[in-house]
Amino acid sequence: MTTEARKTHAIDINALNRAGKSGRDKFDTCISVQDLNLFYGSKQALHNVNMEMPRKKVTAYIGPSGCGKSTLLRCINRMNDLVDGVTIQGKLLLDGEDIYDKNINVAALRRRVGMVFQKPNPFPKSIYENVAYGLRIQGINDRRVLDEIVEKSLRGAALWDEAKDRLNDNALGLSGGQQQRLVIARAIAIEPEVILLDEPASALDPISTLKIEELIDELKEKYTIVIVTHNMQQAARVSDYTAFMYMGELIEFGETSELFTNPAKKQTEDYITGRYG
Ligand SMILES: Nc1ncnc2c1ncn2[C@@H]1O[C@H](COP(=O)(O)OP(=O)(O)OP(=O)(O)O)[C@@H](O)[C@H]1O
Repeated sequence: MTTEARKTHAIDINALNRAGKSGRDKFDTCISVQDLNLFYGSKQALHNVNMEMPRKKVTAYIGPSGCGKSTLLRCINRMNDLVDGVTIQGKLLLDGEDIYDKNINVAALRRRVGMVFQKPNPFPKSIYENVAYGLRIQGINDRRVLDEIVEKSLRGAALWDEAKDRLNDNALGLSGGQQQRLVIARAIAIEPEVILLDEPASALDPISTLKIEELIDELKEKYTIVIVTHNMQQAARVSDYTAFMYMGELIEFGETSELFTNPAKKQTEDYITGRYG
């Protein structure tokens, strides 16, 4: 690197860090993980995780395969409850309320915390009925109300223009990228607070991936977003905060700009520079 290039590089990093530091002052916690341990049977998959995730920002989980990213994500809407033999210790607060408290209504929690999986999973129903599904479950059947929310949700998921003339067609006829945006429309139709995205673009082509990334950027205006991704460039592009995990432990959490340019831990640096993982 020339002296001039080194100077420019240094300035960029300093600017990023300054931007990062001022951002942290405004941190409004939505999700707080406190001393969280998770066991699948006798095998411990999460070790004493502590982390605060900000409201209406994107937090990305990165780390090598099997480090516990999806497990931690699934704790946020208690999806792990569905796995036999799971034991969870510690607390996970959503807006200050412990979602593992015995008085929590899990169905209501999952309405507040929507989830989108790696493989698009639309129901074998029409595009319209996929989006209306959660509303019908809540007993909303008024056609005008449904029409309005279906349109708003499809617009919110950047799918309206492609879907508006085929609302009654089977959703399985959509492309993979369109199906993934449909599933996001289905999630936002019930107005959650948080959207969990588990590798939402890993099964998609580059153009569909770009659309999902642009959509994530728009969604964070309204929702708190947590995304698991294998793709570090994607984490750097879409997230405001990044958590690096390794072997079930949270190694480092910080503003994405800072974590990628100036990691505090050697393990993080080794991972983001491709030395392992
Ligand atoms: N249902 C399950 N039963 C038993 N062990 C599980 C289960 N799900 C995950 N594990 C184990 O827990 C650990 C963490 O898995 P997890 O899927 O959370 O990792 P990950 O970081 O999301 O991995 P990947 O990037 O490969 O999806 C792994 O050792 C995995 O084998």
